[in-house]
Amino acid sequence: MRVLSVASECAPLVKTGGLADVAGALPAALAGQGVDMRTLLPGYPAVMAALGETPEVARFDDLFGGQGRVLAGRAGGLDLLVIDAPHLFARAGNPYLGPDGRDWPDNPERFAALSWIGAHLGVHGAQRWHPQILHGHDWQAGLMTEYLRQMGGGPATVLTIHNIAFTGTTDVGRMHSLRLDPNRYTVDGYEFWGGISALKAGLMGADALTTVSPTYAEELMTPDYGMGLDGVMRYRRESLTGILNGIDTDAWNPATDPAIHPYGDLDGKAANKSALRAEMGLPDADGPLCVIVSRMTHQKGLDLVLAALPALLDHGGQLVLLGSGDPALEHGFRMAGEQHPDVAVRIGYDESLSHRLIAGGDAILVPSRFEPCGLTQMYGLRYGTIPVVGLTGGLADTVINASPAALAQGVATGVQFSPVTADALRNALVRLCQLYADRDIWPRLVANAMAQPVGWDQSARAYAALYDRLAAAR
Ligand SMILES: Nc1ncnc2c1ncn2[C@@H]1O[C@H](COP(=O)(O)OP(=O)(O)O[C@H]2O[C@H](CO)[C@@H](O)[C@H](O)[C@H]2O)[C@@H](O)[C@H]1O
Repeated sequence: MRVLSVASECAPLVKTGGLADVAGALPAALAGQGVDMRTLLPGYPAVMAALGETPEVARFDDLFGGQGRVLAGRAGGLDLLVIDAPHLFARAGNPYLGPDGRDWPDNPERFAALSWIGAHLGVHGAQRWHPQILHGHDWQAGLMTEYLRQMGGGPATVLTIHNIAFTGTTDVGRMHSLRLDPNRYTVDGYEFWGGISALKAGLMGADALTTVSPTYAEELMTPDYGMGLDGVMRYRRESLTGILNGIDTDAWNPATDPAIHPYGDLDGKAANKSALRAEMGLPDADGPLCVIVSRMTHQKGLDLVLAALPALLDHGGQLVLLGSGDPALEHGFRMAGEQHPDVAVRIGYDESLSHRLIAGGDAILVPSRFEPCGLTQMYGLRYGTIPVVGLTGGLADTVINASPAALAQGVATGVQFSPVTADALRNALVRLCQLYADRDIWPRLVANAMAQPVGWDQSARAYAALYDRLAAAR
């Protein structure tokens, strides 16, 4: 089965969040299922540098305002098709944001080009490689189905929603520059509340839709989570499946992780915990050492942590945060770090440090207001770092709450709270401290967490089955 994955970011080459992890993990995860997956990526500077000299497989005189070509090669362990189009992608830093921290004004065209080339490769192939499935990710690949339609049709299409909050919406006046068919500016096309939405186009046009957890698939059909697209999701419910993300269990393996003191059980965490405390300048404490690794946005509920922090500290707990994003949240956490000796804050993005946090922490806090899947709670499980999570999306699907029943059955792996409010988080943190203090329960929680499967096996089978079904229906 040949599949072209079309993504705006892909680990290890370019990453701003979980989308990159998943786009980067799918090819290897699916190889075991007989899927030959190649990934189409924009040629950002980091991608071009990693790719080096490779053959050109297609050339375009006018790719949304300049010349462009597609290169084929391998980098970062991935089979890539890369769009070399300097007028669109030769920009340093974050793939989506300019130096002022705002979206590049031509983002609609930049990712229209990604989608257009995805469609083109679907129709014409590359170097005699013809994909049977085009698998796009998020709004950046949303217009692919519109372009395929203009090209007279092509392979079957899948669109995965990693986060419906990003709708790729722009002004209707861009119809021409985006090369969209005006006749498709309709409710069953790309029209969205009087504008253009690339995501809406893909949600209406793709043969199959997936999202990254079963619970989020249900949530997407409700006004609270659908971000104005819940009606579309209800309309397409027959075509929508929730397939849980896995994590890269090689990169996130506490027994072999080069960034930490490797370990295989609770006792082995101790060296990592004291190293983390030393690195962060934290004193010893009686309560749990909590960690957070997160983009700092409203989604992630970190304002709730600031509100609930006193309850954690009162019970002898500590907090280390690594993250960046919203300046007000960054400021709030910096202040907390300055005020409390038991709080340490590192603003920034640091892969290696994220491993040290997750290995050294007793618990990882993921108080998201919504969370399509979430990866860090799964890193936590694998590292015996107990997740404290809001009861939503993939957090509901991956963590087993330490309820009396689950404890009695010996299956609990973490703490869930609902609703996702500061009060409920406060209660959850107090519960965490009580569990942590129980010498009988805590080791069992950690052992359960570490034993829970968080890899790709099951989900890879689900994707492969979906591809087979779609290809067979052609
Ligand atoms: N400061 C920092 N330093 C180092 N690493 C950092 C970091 N901040 C974040 N990360 C890393 O970035 C990734 C974040 O992934 P998540 O799935 O938790 O959320 P995200 O909202 O980005 O992804 C979206 O897409 C994914 C993939 O489908 C869904 O799981 C998720 O729910 C959805 O919101 C993790 O690998 C995390 O370790």
